[in-house]
Amino acid sequence: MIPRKLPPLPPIRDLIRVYGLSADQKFSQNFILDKNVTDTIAHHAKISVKDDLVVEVGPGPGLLTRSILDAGARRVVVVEKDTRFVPTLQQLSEASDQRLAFIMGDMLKLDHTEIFKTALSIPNTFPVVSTLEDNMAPQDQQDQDQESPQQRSTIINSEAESSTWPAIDSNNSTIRLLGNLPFGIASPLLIQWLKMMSLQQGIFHANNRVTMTLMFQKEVAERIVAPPNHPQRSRLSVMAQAMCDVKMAYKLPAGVFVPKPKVDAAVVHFEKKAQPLMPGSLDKLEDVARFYFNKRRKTMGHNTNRMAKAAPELRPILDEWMEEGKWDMSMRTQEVSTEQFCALARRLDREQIKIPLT
Ligand SMILES: C[S@@+](CC[C@H](N)C(=O)[O-])C[C@H]1O[C@@H](n2cnc3c(N)ncnc32)[C@H](O)[C@@H]1O
Repeated sequence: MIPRKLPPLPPIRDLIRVYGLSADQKFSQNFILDKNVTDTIAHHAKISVKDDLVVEVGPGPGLLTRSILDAGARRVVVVEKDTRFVPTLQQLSEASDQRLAFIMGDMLKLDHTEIFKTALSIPNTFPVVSTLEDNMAPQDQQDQDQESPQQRSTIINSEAESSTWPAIDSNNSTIRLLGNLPFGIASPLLIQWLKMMSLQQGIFHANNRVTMTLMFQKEVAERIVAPPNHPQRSRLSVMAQAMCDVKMAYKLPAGVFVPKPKVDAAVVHFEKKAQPLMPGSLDKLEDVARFYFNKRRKTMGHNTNRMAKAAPELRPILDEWMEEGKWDMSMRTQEVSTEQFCALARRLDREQIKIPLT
């Protein structure tokens, strides 16, 4: 059984007409209409036939969705807010050999059980798919190394029996989360997901191995991946790196989007840490990082004294912290490691005392 070829994407001028992708900005979104670009994003997301579930947020006209399907994903759930995309998503779903189901809704408010329910509606009938890498002799593998991510997509193993695809396990699955979202909601959604990770909620439940491959405005992406001592080091770097291993995967100039935005973009790849540095709740780390990064050029000694002045009930703990030499108090905020911030946040979390805002 060979899956039907996905229907071709309508010509760009039709998309512009159908979806109002015009200079008048009826759509305030920026879409990617170049399949090489979306294939490269899917490649960075490490989509594999072995994944239990791929979730794409904000598929829009669905080009990245096509790349996800072309990369061999067998169970894809997409979440889209704008009902104008229902016809394209319907068309893609029908052509996907029942690998794709979609939810119309707002990801910021969506209950993740909806995602699992929808994933379960994807039947276990798709044949075993093997990646070229799985099937190749070493010589072929060498040749294949020269190929593009697109050429490296999947082939169908015609001799394969019906798949032994397991029912999705909300507690022990490999889940890939992808999204090219409006820049305005990409960061709030990331923070929501990092907090859900620390609480092991929704798709981030317990033993799930979750990766996220997400588009941001380039400057935000640089903040997320900034290591200690980097000029872009920020609260977002500390929160993201407490929960995930992060990597700048792919920088995209504004010109690849339609309509062209004023800023460049970049894709960040996140891998949820097996042992997160802030299990339980990320709230205290967020407050601590916010307070210290408010005066990022000041030393840790200066900022720690400032915190003790603003919240005198914290003074004994902070004095003890400084005396025990847990930090070099002459370091500036942006030099402090994620582990060091998490250690203080975990200590302050025990006391249930509110961290001042500034
Ligand atoms: C920047 S467009 C990108 C579309 C497509 N992924 C691409 O790369 O061309 C963002 C998409 O996210 C959708 N979207 C925006 N906010 C959303 C939300 N809160 N939940 C789900 N989808 C959302 C928009 O309707 C739009 O289709």
